[in-house]
Amino acid sequence: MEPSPLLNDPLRTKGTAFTEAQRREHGLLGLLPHSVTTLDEQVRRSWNEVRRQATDLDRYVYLRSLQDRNENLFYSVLAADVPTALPLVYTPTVAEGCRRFSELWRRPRGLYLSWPDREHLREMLRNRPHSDVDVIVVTDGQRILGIGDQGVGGMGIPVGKLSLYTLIGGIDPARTLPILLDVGTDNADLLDDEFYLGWRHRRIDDEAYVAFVEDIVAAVEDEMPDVLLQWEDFATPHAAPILERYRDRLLTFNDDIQGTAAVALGALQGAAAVAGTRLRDQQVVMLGAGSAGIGVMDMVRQEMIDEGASDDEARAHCWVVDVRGLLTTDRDDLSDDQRAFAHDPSDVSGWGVDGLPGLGDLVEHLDVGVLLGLSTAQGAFTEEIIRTMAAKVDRPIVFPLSNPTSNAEARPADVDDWTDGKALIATGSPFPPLSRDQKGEHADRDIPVAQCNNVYIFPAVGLAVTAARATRVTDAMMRAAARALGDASPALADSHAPLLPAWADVRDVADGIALAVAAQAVADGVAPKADDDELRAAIRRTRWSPGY
Ligand SMILES: NC(=O)C1=CN([C@@H]2O[C@H](COP(=O)(O)OP(=O)(O)OC[C@H]3O[C@@H](n4cnc5c(N)ncnc54)[C@H](O)[C@@H]3O)[C@@H](O)[C@H]2O)C=CC1
Ligand SMILES: CC(=O)C(=O)O
Ligand SMILES: [Mg+2]
Repeated sequence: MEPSPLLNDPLRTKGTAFTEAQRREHGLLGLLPHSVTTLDEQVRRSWNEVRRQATDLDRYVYLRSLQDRNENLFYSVLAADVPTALPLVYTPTVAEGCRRFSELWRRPRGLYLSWPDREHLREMLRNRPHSDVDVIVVTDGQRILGIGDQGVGGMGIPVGKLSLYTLIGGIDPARTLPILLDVGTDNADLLDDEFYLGWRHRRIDDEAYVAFVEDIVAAVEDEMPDVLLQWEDFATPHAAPILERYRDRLLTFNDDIQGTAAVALGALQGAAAVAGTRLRDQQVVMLGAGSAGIGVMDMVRQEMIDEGASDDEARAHCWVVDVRGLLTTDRDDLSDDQRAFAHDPSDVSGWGVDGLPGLGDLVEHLDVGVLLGLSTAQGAFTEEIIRTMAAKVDRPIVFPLSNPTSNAEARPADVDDWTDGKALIATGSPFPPLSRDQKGEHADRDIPVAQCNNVYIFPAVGLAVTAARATRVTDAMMRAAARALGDASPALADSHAPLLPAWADVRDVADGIALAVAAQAVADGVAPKADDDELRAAIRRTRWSPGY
């Protein structure tokens, strides 16, 4: 006899929670231990197991296995303690999960579209586990968080992101599809690894790559014309060009460029309110000129213009530094996106710096109010840099946003210390709260550090476009997401509170963001007409919650 399909279907099983009547009805008698448990008991038993594991990587493996076994239980476990679960299924632990993907392989999930099988693309797409899909997250594994090329191991990211689409954005897990484009890897360690499960070959050249991506997009358009296609962790040379090629053709966005920009702007809104300044009056410095950094600066510049600055004034207040130094117009190694932020060398010629100014020169010669990091450069926000900044502005805004934790440009506790608690801080990965002396002058309690991560944005965008039946993701929709998140900043009401909402509230916040994004989609003419009440009702209907 076949094993019971119901018992082993992760989307329908209840495991030990099948009642006696259900066990009899579905032929499960004898297949389960005698006791019938509740979902709540299963959740407590699972958390007990999670805690019992020796390391966070073991906890990640346990939770991923639980997801493959019983999705209702998996999401109930995550929902029971979001702040503890998030770092286990997402940054930082997912980085280790990607690094050791082949070694840890258990069960298939999603689609692996490999270059050697390119003749069978349509067939592979039709083999997807569930035919009706609302959201795809796709990566080619070339720039996973800040840890570089992970080849097929990059699959950990679409899987992780989609579990947050479900947990936070309420997207039905049966309607999500992680995809890994396997176009080889340039990671020598992986190519030498006897257990490597991907296509053991160097990455294909750009011409072949562009054609392969085009074939995949065309096949997705035919097979799943209404799906939201999210591009994730593509290397900078591919990320923006892919977005530009497809953003007006299908329902799509790039999370690292647009999602990161929206969360950063949302957090900056809270920070600016506490600091009592407008963004347009600040000198904003970004360390990192990759797709994430440039995406954030694009939105920062637009915000300055919306605050009344001219385009020239906004550009004059934005400074971007990469591994070589300041972006300047006389450099010949910049893309058009980067060139938009390049300063004329005459802007800095009076500084007496030999070569390109670095971050230290900028904080010395400018009153930098906002310092953002999307550089992967651990510790690049040094004590000297932060102290120099803090000596010039009342409330320095410092966001070390690189992931995972080991790539952060600074540790919040250090920044807090170096600025005597004046800095307004947000990080990309989770950090412990800042401890406060009960008698301290700044606050009378520990302060959580806001995690400025695109996870505040993408689940809400997915919920919005699914509920509103949107056909495009416009820039205005991403701005609406940023504003709605900024409006939910606890710091607006309490200057000692974190800049972004608590994880316990994140699903309610996602509903609010989704409403703003859906309304903007209607206003932009990329979703059918509906008023706010209708959109609210659609969001409620769309939201999936775990349970039996
Ligand atoms: N918090 C969040 O939600 C997000 C964080 N990120 C993080 O942003 C980081 C960068 O992502 P991408 O832009 O795609 O990467 P990328 O590798 O394309 O860009 C990195 C940039 O930083 C510069 N850089 C590298 N080392 C440097 C150094 N020592 N000093 C100054 N500049 C340096 C490089 O020249 C390059 O311009 C990653 O760590 C990623 O995890 C990305 C998306 C979202
Ligand atoms: C958070 C994210 O998308 C990244 O670090 O790439
Ligand atoms: Mg990413």
